[in-house]
Amino acid sequence: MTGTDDFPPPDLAHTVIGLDFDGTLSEIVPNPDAARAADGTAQALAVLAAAGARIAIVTGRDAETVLRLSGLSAVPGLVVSGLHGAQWWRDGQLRSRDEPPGIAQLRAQLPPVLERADPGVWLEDKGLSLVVHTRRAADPVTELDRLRPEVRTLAEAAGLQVVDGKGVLEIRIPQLSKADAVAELLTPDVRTAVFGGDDIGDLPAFEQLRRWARQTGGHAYAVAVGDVAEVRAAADRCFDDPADLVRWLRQLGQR
Ligand SMILES: O=P(O)(O)OC[C@H]1O[C@H](O[C@H]2O[C@H](CO)[C@@H](O)[C@H](O)[C@H]2O)[C@H](O)[C@@H](O)[C@@H]1O
Repeated sequence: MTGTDDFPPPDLAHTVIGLDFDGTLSEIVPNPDAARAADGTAQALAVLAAAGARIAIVTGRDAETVLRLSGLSAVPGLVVSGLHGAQWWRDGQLRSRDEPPGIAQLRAQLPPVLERADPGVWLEDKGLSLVVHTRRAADPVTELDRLRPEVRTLAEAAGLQVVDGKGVLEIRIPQLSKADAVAELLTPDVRTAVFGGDDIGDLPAFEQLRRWARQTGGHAYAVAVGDVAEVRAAADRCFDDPADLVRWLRQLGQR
C-alpha cells in the first residue's frame, strides 16, 4: 500500500463505491473463468452497504458472469455495470444495449485471423463485445502487438473500437466507457465517490470522478490496484493487490 491515509471517514449514507473486477477485486489469472474476488470481499462490501454506502461493480465483463464469479450478489443494494457501461444489473434485473451490427461481422471474420496466431490465443465472446486474449500465448506481448493492426482494421471497418487491456484486445461499442457508468452512479445526493481500478480502461472512470468533484464540490477518491504506471499516477491511493484493497475496504467499514 502506498500513499497516506488522507481519506477522511466519509458519511457512508452519501457515498458511492465503484469497483472494477479483474485485477482490482480479483487477481489476474490465465483463465478468466477461474477469477474470484479476494477473500473477504463480500463481507467487507456488505458491512459498507449496511452502513449506507452504495456499492457498484463497474466492469468490462458481462454483468451475469461477474455476479457468478465474484459471489457478490448478496451485497445489499449491489449494482453491476457490465461491458463498460453497456449493461446494468439492479434488483435482480438486467438492462442491456442491443448488440451492435458489427459484432456479427467480426464474429465471422476473426476466427481465420486467430487460426494463424499462437495456439494459446483465443476469442472471448461477450455478446456485445469480443475479446482477443493472448495471455496464454508463448510470448503474450509480441502476439498482442502482432495481432493489433489487423484486429483494429477489421473492427473499425465494422464500426467498432479496439481498446488494449491486460493481455487482451477488447473490441467494443465506440464512445462508451466506464465514465458513462460512473456518471449514472453519481446522483445528486452523493457527496463522496470512490473508484478502484487497475488498468487503463479504468482511467475514464477516474476522470469522470474528478469532473464531478469540480462541478459539485463533492469528494472524489481514486484508488489504483497493481502496477500499471498510468493508473497509479492518476490515483489518490495505490494498493499492491486485491487483498490489500479489501483490507482497506474493511477498515473503511470499521471507522
Ligand atoms: O473491467 P474488468 O473487470 O477489469 O474486466 C476487464 C477484462 O477482464 C478479463 O480479462 C482480464 O482478466 C482475465 C482473468 O484474470 C485475464 O485472463 C485477462 O488476461 C485480463 O485481460 C475478461 O476476460 C475481459 O472480458 C474483461 O474485459
